[in-house]
Amino acid sequence: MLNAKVDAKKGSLVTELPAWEALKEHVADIEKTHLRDLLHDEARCMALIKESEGIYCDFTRQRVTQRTLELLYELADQADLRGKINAMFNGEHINSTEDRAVLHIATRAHRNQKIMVDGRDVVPDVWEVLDKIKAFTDKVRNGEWLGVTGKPLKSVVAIGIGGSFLGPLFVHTALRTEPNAMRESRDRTLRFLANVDPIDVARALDGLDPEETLVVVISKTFTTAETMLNARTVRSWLIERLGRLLSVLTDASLPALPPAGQEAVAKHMVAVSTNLKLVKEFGIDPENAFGFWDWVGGRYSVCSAVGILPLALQYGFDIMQEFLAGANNMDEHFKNQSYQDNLPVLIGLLSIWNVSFLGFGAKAILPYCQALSKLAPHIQQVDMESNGKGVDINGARLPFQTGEIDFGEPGTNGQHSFYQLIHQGRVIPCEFIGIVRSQQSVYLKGEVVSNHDELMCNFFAQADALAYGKTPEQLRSDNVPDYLIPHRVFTGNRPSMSIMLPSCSAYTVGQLLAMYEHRIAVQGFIWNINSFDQWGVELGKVLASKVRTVMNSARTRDRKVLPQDGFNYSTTRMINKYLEGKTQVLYPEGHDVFPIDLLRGSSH
Ligand SMILES: O=P(O)(O)OC[C@H]1O[C@H](O)[C@H](O)[C@@H](O)[C@@H]1O
Repeated sequence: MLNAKVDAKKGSLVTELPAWEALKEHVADIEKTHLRDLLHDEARCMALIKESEGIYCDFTRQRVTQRTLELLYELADQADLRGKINAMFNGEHINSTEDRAVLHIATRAHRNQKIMVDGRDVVPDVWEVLDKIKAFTDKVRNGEWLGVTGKPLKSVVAIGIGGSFLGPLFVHTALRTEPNAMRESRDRTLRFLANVDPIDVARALDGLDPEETLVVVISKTFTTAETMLNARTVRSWLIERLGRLLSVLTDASLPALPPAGQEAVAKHMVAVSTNLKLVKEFGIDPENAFGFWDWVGGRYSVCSAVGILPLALQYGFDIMQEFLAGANNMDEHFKNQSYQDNLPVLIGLLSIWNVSFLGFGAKAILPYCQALSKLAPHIQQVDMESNGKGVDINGARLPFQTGEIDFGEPGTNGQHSFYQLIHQGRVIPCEFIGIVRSQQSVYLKGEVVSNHDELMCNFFAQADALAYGKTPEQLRSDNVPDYLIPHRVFTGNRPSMSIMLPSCSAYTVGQLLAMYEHRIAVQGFIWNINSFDQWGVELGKVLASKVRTVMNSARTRDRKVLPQDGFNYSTTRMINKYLEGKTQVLYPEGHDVFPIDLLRGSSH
């Protein structure tokens, strides 16, 4: 049963479990150690190197001993981690505040798996959508599906934000330099439009030929303000540029489009959503809509049509199937392996240790692979939206902080930026991710070390620099002058983990994604929070909507925002300052929303 062990003492917090107490006491033992010494304990090191599913994980530079791990396993047992993992895989409504199952694992299930939600096997539903994606993307890619003027659709603009953007962008960035994916995407373009900022609209559309452009509107709810406004703007661009100018439509509940517009939309716009009713109201033919389900959280939706549709348009369905197979492999690993060999469980428990016991509230995600440059922004959403909570699953306010502050950049770029702080300032556990065989290998004639070797030399070096540091004695023996010694000391003892993947392929990217998703779930299960809701994003949205109403009313009446409009002094003044300073730029008819073309003198 869900939360059995913690619920057995309903109202009790994870901090009251005996293992939590034991871990707290154990901190003093660890504080007496230095990684410099721990790294010379062979038995300890062997116990902390894990290789599974082709992924090599070295946890030796975590500030732990075998005893720490034993205590963390005890904590996992007492917090009923296994029971909670099973509840997730069994389709129980573990997202209790929204009364939903949490089953992103079903979106990458094999055809022959069976996954039940509320008495229904959902795998056939998943595959119905995947088959539809394959049929549609094949048609677009082989030119069977043409635009309204008879041209093949070679460019795709994916409109979506948050989970409907960051995961697909991460995978796209990971694949665009992968040789197989490159072969499959020759002559094709995939762009993303997330921000409601008109600059992002201009960038996304810049240089695209609407006759060859397919727009995919991605929104789980189909109500997200930014996405819906962007979708209307781009729809207007399509209709206008395809010679069927309609006035810019600003209302989601549209009147029926005139036939010419409908034709353009029918051929050039498709949607991904759980809300097929609103998709239809927007004017997109339900035939051209790809569904998913409320048991797929937005930030966990990259393996649903949210990611697979745009990415299969770009790279073909077969490559996306490899990606799904990689994620499925990690799901099975997570479900079946014992704690001792379970990568997401180990990584999640080590994070609990770092955050809740050693007090390190942030972590850096540092892939030594440019193709993984969008991993950190994606994980930022998955982790911080999932685990940044203030109460436990029963609603009790937590006496400790959950979640982690995630940030990161690919190495070596980060080394020339924020690593100073990591080496001599705050202690921030680092996650180094390296690749054995690079997607691209460049050997310069006469050079023994390739670009990729050079990159990986840094990957190996940084972890030891953090762990060992440099002592005053070492500096003295290097003849460093006394006055510089304090500045050049590295205290070391800074934890990191090193993860090596054999390659950066669709399959391993799927594994990596699922490994991070599950480690986040592990942390939430231990802290006993609901990692699958996101009430914290609501308040800002509601207030923005109030500002929108007041601003519209002030504009239409040509007046200032007044104190009686209900904002405080500061906000009232700021909005008025904005309204006063804003010059309303009017563009010639037919160019009212796309100034970038005017700047370029485009004749479209
Ligand atoms: O996919 P949508 O319904 O448009 O939602 C897009 C995003 O909106 C919200 O702000 C949520 O916090 C995110 O979790 C979600 O991914």
